[in-house]
Amino acid sequence: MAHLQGPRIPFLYLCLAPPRLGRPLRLCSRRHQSTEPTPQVQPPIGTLSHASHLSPPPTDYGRTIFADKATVTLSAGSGGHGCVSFLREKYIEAGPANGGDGGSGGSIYIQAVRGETSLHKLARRSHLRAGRGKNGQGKSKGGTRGEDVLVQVPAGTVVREVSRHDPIAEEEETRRLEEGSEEIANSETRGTWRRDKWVLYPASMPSEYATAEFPPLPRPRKSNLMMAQPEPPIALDLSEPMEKPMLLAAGAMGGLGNPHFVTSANRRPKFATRGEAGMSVTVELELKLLADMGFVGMPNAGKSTLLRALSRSRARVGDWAFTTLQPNMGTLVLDNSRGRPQVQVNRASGEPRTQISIADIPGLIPDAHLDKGLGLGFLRHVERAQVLAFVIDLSAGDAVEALNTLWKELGEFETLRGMETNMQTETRVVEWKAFGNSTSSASACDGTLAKRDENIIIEPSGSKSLSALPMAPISSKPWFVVATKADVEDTQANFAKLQAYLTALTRGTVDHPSKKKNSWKGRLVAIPVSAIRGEGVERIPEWTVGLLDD
Ligand SMILES: Nc1nc2c(ncn2[C@@H]2O[C@H](COP(=O)(O)OP(=O)(O)OP(=O)(O)O)[C@@H](O)[C@H]2O)c(=O)[nH]1
Ligand SMILES: [Mg+2]
Repeated sequence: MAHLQGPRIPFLYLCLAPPRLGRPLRLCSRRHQSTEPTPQVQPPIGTLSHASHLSPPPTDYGRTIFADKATVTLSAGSGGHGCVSFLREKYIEAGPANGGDGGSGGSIYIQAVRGETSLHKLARRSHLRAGRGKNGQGKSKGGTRGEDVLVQVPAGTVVREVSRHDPIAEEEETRRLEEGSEEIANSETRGTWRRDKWVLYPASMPSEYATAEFPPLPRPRKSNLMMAQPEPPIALDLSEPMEKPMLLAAGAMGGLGNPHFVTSANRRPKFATRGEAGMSVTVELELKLLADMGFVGMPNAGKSTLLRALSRSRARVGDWAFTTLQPNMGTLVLDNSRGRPQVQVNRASGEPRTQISIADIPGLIPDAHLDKGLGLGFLRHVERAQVLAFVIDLSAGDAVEALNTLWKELGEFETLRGMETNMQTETRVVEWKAFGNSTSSASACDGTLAKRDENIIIEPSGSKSLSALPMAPISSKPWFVVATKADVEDTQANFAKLQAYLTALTRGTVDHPSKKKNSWKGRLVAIPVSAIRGEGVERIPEWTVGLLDD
């Protein structure tokens, strides 16, 4: 915001602007207020010192990669195998077993942090794997643990489970189903060896295993960490930054070394168990909160220029429609810890607010709710901003009409969203009737099978699409208008009309443009700015913060 500190030019519409914005918060006095009369001459746009930042050539921009949704499979690490080893020392011909246990696999943690604004880092990785535990070694050396994975997401992310594969839960379920049948249980666990469960001594001959007696296969081991896992199916709303990471999937336990199988009959067991396989869970991450403030406006209204004026964003600016094709995120720093903050406010949690995140959303055109222009995708982003700033170009025709067109689209989109949510609730479950009365032996561990012998509710886990997230209706969000391009000549009458309209709306003498009953009822203002000159924009932070903390 360096450009705001130079000699300030009194703003154009002083006669029209209300004396105070009735602001609900204290604005800190500026440190270096000059007592010198400020020069009244406005330099032409091209010669302003910050012109390069606010009026850049279309080729000068930084590309922001943005994603508000990601589906990732998170795989906890498998355990390392137990070791088959015996003590070897001088004069000890056949030493006792001393194979170490395998190390447990790495776990997957999640943490919501402030500062991240997008899920693009996760969106381009479909699979995240924690490290596998190392195998045990001789001399009773246990294997080391696998490496953990920490997934950092922006505060305001919703995590929902799509499907899961938990080998331990599946095995326990199989055992439970087979408990009644002694015969099967015996044949499974005693007298034979399951190649996938045991590690064998490399120096022994295959013929030895044909005759060897194996102990019952130990039950799958669960790590203590598993107790801290969220109950399936995972559904988390990480709306606040978290101090500590939260466990999503615990790593599996390592296998047992051969000393665990020493008995009076078999003093030198030549087998150990393999590590458990790690679980994997597929989750969908979605940003519920995109930004504190979102810019809503027609194409070419000057939204990206306004974002540049308020933050250090390098959003692309061009004199044509749809310059912006993906939301640009910017951060307006209220307190850079180098002096008095620009606006002194505390969040509801008591923590001081040091910044506001801003989303410059691509332009909306009439019938955007029917997916015209860049349509529905961007209306979705509007839903995710806490406060809406309608950016209206004063030089592009009637401002009141433009505001009404934008609100009409938002209103129609809200109606459509309501209908969509109802339809999704109806079609979420498919009923399937089992043939005859035959007892199915299929396992019920993947959550797809609800009841046996009756109507079975099937949710195909692979193709399950999650319902849309419930969002606050757009019309209930606090909003205000930023009337931009006020430097253009003969725009004062347009601004005066807009302001009169907003006053009438606040008083309730005209209908709300969204035509919704539950629309936000607060004081409506229009802030005239010239984003390209960086003038008038300093009133936006205080007003936004007032609305955010209301
Ligand atoms: N005179 C004047 N021109 C402006 C102002 N703000 C933006 N412009 C110009 O308006 C044009 C469009 O600006 P953008 O910031 O790209 O507009 P946008 O709303 O982001 O456009 P889309 O991304 O296409 O939706 C550019 O040529 C800007 O230089 C302003 O305050 N005054
Ligand atoms: Mg733009």
